[in-house]
Amino acid sequence: MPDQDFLQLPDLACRDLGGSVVYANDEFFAERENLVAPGPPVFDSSEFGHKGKVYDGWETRRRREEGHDFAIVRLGVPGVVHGLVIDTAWFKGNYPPFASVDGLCVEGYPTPQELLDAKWEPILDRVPLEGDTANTFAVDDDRRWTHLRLNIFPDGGVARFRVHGKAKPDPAFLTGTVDLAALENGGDVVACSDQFYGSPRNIIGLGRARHMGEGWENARRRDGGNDYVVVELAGEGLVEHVEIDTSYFIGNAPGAARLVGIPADGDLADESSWVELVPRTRLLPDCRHRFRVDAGTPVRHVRLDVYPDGGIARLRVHGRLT
Ligand SMILES: NC(=O)NC(NC(N)=O)C(=O)[O-]
Repeated sequence: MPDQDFLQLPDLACRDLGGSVVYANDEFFAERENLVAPGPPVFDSSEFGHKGKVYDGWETRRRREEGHDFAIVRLGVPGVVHGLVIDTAWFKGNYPPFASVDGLCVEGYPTPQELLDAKWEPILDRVPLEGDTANTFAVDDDRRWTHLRLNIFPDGGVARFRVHGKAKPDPAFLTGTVDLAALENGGDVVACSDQFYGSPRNIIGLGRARHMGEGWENARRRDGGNDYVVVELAGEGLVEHVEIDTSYFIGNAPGAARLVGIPADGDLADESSWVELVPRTRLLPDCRHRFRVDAGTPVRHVRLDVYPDGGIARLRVHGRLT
């Protein structure tokens, strides 16, 4: 994955996905939980508490002995890490000059003490950090992790720790009918005609969109063609029902949509291998459209075409893994 492209991938550590900072050796100035808070860090220059300046981040005290500080994050969903952001926003005279990151893959629900005793593996070797900066690091590694340890040298403050990657949940829990497209289940967007206003990954994100900005929105199309998005499913599966949600797209919903599936041995570019799941159907603005599907053929990818363009809030592809 080239340089900064990993920033498009979901943040597996984010609180929205269930990520948690389960331990920090010190959090004197600012609490560790802020590391995985959604949204950008905020700063109020006038806000002081009894112990010092209030920061929206994790901040340790000034070290007076050897050693370094660290925090342990449990990912919301286990996954493969493609890039890290160690964001020192607002930490200007008190950011850590260096950091490194280790990973761990464990079954079950280890306690902080069990995590402290575990055998961690390096993911990111010690690197220099800039203050008041979203420090980005691409990671080329295909191992699956459940926990990450952020080490800072020797001490200081980090506003956010973002862990961008691909979700790899335990397939033992993907039983019965599940959303095969959902990012949290391991689905991912692999192609899209246009993402001018909003990322197509939004449509397979968590929960409902809360406004138009949380959906996929392309630009107005002027060339007679149509927009589309291709989703790699969590695995090969039989699709049972589909939701195409245009919530909050009121003046800019697509006029119609079509959903096809592509079998594991099919060709994303060869229409003759596609399986019709939802034929071209008129869509309404601001509406959750649900469709029963009885295709009979397992598929590995789905392709959603919208005509001619327009926004989609969510795409849910409910089915059973084969
Ligand atoms: N002005 C500060 O931020 N000072 C200290 N930090 C806090 N949070 O007060 C420090 O020593 O890093």
